[in-house]
Amino acid sequence: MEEQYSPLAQPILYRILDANLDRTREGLRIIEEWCRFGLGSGELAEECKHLRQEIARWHTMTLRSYRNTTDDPGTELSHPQEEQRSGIEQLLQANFCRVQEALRVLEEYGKLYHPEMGKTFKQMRYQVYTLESRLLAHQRHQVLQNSYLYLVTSPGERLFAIVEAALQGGLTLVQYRDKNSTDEIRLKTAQKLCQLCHRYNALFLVNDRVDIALAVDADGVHLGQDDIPLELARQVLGPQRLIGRSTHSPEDLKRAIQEGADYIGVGPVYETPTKAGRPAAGLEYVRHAVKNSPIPWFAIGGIDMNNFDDVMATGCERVAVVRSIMNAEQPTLVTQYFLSQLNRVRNLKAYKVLPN
Ligand SMILES: Cc1ncc(COP(=O)(O)OP(=O)(O)O)c(N)n1
Ligand SMILES: Cc1ncsc1CCOP(=O)(O)O
Ligand SMILES: [Mg+2]
Repeated sequence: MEEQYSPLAQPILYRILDANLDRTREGLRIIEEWCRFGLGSGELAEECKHLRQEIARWHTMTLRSYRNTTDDPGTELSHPQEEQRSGIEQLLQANFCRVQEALRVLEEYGKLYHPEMGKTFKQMRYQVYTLESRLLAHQRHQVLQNSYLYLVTSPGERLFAIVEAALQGGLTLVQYRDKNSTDEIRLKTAQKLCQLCHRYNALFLVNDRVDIALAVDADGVHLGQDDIPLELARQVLGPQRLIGRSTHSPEDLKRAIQEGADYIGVGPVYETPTKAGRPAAGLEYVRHAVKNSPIPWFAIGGIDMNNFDDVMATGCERVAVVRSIMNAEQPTLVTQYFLSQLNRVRNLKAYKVLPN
């Protein structure tokens, strides 16, 4: 970077700029490693690298020469939260926050240093906001792609304990479904469930209610054929959140895909008291989904350990259940059982023991 400094330049300013250039570069490097090794996304990793290189251009020898770590009281300061991270999500969030704050400092103090610096770092801050949304969306899609078991909850005193037990069994996808409570209770419950799922790095979606999904910062929403149009939900939720759609027929399936659903519910496979009055779509419709859905889909409705093999024999790879887990005496074990069976079927297909 050519050194065209303002007369206001001084050691304090240089030290502030140096410290915050360092902070952004370090934070971006941490994010980049996750994009590269965690998500396997060359595109996102490349974007972090590009930003780092752009920042490095401003990090001149002159600025670095003003560094004085020994006299910096800030090196001693640390927040207890910095010592501990509950998971990758929190780690990423903390580093995005750090990068965005540092970029804001560079934007403001940069104006005293070089006429271009304020503008450049303002733009960069917006680029980092976009990167954060894209990374989050990528991450959500990846967890969805790797989720083969979907727990749809039913209300009850043991709701949180059961969901936690299932998460401990390896569950990665949860939907909060509650058709009868007040909105006050729904909101509080959704908030707690969302936090719980995120603590286990699992996705949390809300049934029917886009407003509640947004209010609790859920990963998405599940919509039935009688719920609001998918296009409207997408407008409200944006491209980063997931939208699932229930389908009961080949026509529903085709439409849901065209409308941009991220995943599909296929059923009810069997009649079920959980969705009383809705006739079974049957295994024939599941077979149709096997051949025609390019996006992830979950067979749902009356699936339990007894009929599980029949459902899997269609070629289905993902199932959603309510009672099988919510009414189980040992939800962790049932979750582990389903997951291991789903895994087994996929492995048999991968090794061509079963047809794809
Ligand atoms: C994964 C999944 N599939 C289907 C449904 C059913 O949704 P809908 O038809 O809107 O019925 P309600 O659940 O709202 O009663 C679902 N919730 N999840
Ligand atoms: C919500 C829903 N949508 C189609 S079937 C169903 C309920 C499935 O519940 P269960 O797994 O208890 O049969
Ligand atoms: Mg619904």
